[in-house]
Amino acid sequence: MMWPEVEVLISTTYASAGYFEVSVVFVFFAWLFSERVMAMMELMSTKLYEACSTPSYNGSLKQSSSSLHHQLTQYQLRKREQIAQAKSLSVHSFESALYSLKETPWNMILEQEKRPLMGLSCNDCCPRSRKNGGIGNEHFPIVDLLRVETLGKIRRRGILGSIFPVIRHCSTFKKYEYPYIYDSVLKDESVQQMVENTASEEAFENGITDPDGIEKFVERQTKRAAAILTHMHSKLSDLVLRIGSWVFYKTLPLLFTSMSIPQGQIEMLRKAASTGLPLIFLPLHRSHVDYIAVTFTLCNSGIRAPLVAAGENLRIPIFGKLLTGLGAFYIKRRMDPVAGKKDKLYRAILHNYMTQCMQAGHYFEFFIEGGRTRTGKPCMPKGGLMSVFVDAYLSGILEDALLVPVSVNYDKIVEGNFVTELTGEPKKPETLMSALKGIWTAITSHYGLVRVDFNQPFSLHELVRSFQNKVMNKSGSFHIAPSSASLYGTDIIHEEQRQLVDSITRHILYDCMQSTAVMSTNAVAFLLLYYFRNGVPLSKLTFALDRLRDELSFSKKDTGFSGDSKDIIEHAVSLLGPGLVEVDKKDEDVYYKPVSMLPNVLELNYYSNTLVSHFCLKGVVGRVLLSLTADQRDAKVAIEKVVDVSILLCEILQFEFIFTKTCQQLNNAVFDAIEEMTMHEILTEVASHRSGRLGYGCPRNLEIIDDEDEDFIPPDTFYKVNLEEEKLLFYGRLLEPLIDTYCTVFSYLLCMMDQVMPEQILVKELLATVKAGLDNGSIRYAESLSTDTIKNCMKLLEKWSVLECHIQDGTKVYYLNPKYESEEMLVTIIGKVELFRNRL
Ligand SMILES: CCCCCCCCCCCCCCCC(=O)SCCNC(=O)CCNC(=O)[C@H](O)C(C)(C)COP(=O)(O)OP(=O)(O)OC[C@H]1O[C@@H](n2cnc3c(N)ncnc32)[C@H](O)[C@@H]1OP(=O)(O)O
Repeated sequence: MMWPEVEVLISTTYASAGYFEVSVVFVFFAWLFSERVMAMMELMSTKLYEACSTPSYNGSLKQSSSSLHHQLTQYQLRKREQIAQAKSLSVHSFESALYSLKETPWNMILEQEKRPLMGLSCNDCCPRSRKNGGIGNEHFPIVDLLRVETLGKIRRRGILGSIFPVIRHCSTFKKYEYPYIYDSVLKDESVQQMVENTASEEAFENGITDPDGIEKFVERQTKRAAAILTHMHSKLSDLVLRIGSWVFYKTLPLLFTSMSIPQGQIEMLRKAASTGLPLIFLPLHRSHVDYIAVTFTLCNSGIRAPLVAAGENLRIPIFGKLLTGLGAFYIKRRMDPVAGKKDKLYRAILHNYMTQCMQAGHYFEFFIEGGRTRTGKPCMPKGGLMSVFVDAYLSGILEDALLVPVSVNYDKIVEGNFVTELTGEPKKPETLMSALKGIWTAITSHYGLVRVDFNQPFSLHELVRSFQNKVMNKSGSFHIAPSSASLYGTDIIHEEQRQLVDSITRHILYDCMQSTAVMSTNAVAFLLLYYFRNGVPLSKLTFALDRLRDELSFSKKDTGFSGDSKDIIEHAVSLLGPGLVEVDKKDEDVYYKPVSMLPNVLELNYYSNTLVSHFCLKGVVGRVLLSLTADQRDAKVAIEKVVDVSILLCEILQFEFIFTKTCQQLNNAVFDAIEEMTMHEILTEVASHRSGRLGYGCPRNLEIIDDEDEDFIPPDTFYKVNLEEEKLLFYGRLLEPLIDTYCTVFSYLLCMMDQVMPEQILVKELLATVKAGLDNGSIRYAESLSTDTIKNCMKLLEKWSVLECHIQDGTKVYYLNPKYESEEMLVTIIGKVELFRNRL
């Protein structure tokens, strides 16, 4: 039973990798085995001893084997107890260090508390998907993917099945064929056509026009096409997936206490898979564990594993090959290496490869943010890969597909932190050594809980139709010429199609963000940074966490933890560590204080940003209320003005947050936030006046058109702002670090007059200016120092056409738009953001 599996394992691994690679993999497996083997040997000797010394021994192998698994577990428990003892005696052997990782005094996942089903499809855009893809119940238990038993499918057939339940489990995965796509892409007419076109262009550039001369270029481009596809294509294999799953069953528990998912989501996925439509998984990208969690969940749930778009930087020795077997297909992170020159052949091959894989029935997964978030806030989506699916749908190649927003959240990310990149250091490229070092650090550290959330799958067809109808209702027409030509091969993409793809990706990103479960570290970091920056006793923090949990549950945001808030805080603080949270014992109470200096605070801010994104719209309204009442005594505001100024601030922060789903109007969302503030008594209605506008114009949906009375001016509704309300100060504080950075970048424009600055130098200068602001106290929060925020602000200035840029000698250079080359113009622009800067 066992040996055929091992033989197949050896032969396939040898077939797909070199000897050195195989040796490394098997040494690794041997190490994983060692715990089981030791346990078995000890048990066998104990059994033998018992057998010899017990008169009732009847030699029944069946009986002894049935209790073998139970005793193995007992053995491991005993061993853990010994290790815990060793730990308390401060014995720091490697073994104890390794096992202590798995220890956790607070086993949250065992609570099996039922949770509401989150992440249902959008009621406005995809009501049919929401109805048809539903599964009836509204509450489901959480299951731990790392415990085979909880998946309820484990069959312990036979002795070896009992001893090796995980192997048994992995061998019973549902079997899928994963078609291998390669030759058909190179033979495809559109690719061949592109080879010829590129060859002709190249020949033309070299001044060659005779057919014989061109033939040489065709040959070269044909070779290049084959090389591109060889590097790109995936070798997804059912067997490698099973082996991979087994390896991850063994390794993930070394890193994480649990990897939980609401059971209802698995059922929704199974239902979606049974429709026969391709599933496209679109996760938020926080960590390298994301794609492992997605494929691992799918394999364990009997669902086809997807092809995953991986950046070419991951094609490193050994791991690169293993990843292709697990589903990776490699793409360039930048389509066009030479700025301004489209690599049409590459684009055509990528487009064609993906389309053929779709037609062959493959599922897909890709990270629309294009890379891992460095700040903890989702990054703005990229449209390239999504456009391939939209194109396939619009041109009739793909009848429909089901889009699945996914989010994986962690108590602690295995990458540690991204502070070096945030403070201006370039990203280090992945290498074999860095990967091995990373794995070693990971398996010898502890990262708490992981929570996986798959949203309800929804139909691409329904979403596209819904967006098209909305555009048609607005403008009276919607025209997208279905293109049979490759999107990546054509020069011009319809603006409508671009907008359609943007709307889809932004909606998905918003959905992912909404369904991201809040982890203990997110909640604690958030409370410490925004409520208790100067420190707080445990009792008070516990109370604040209770209130935050109530608020989250009221706004239908799930948490990745349950249980007593005091335990949750202790768990989170121990994971964040003394580098991020100082713990002090005073007067029989424990005090926690966030480490608010650089660079530590950037890491703490990373964890808190999950909640900053959740509260961003209230943060905007809070900030606006404080700004509008800054010089007032009576603290009275016209609600229409609050809405308009809030929309202005949302526009300024458009590269920081996605404030609403694409199908929702921003002013309606702002109104909702205002309404909630009235519930919290931050705002109290005082009067309605007929008055002139306050200079900001009336938001569209507030306009009351009265045909009878042309001079009708809708009344302004005035509210009193309760400036003493603690919650208002808290909301007002949320965006302060970002606004400070924006003010600094805006003010720096004055130094850019008559200057042309390479991007790198400009970012460096801006970082230094923020740092100087921190040193002289004009900037209060150290988390204002962030290359991400600086770059987002530059994007905004570029979008507003204040800054212009072009490529010069392969480098992006920035300069002021001549229209803004005057102090007067710049001061107006700076004033737009300074408006929000008043201190609390
Ligand atoms: C069993 C147990 C476990 C197993 C364990 C499994 C593990 C097995 C897998 C491992 C897997 C690792 C996975 C790692 C994770 C990453 O490596 S994440 C990084 C890689 N992935 C991505 O980046 C995906 C998202 N990115 C994109 O879609 C980007 O658009 C691309 C395709 C990378 C291109 O980016 P870019 O060069 O910056 O260009 P971009 O401006 O986006 O546009 C390029 C073209 O796309 C098109 N386009 C862009 N936007 C639009 C739009 N809105 N509308 C229409 N067309 C558009 C246009 O043609 C555009 O060209 P132009 O007309 O503008 O010249």
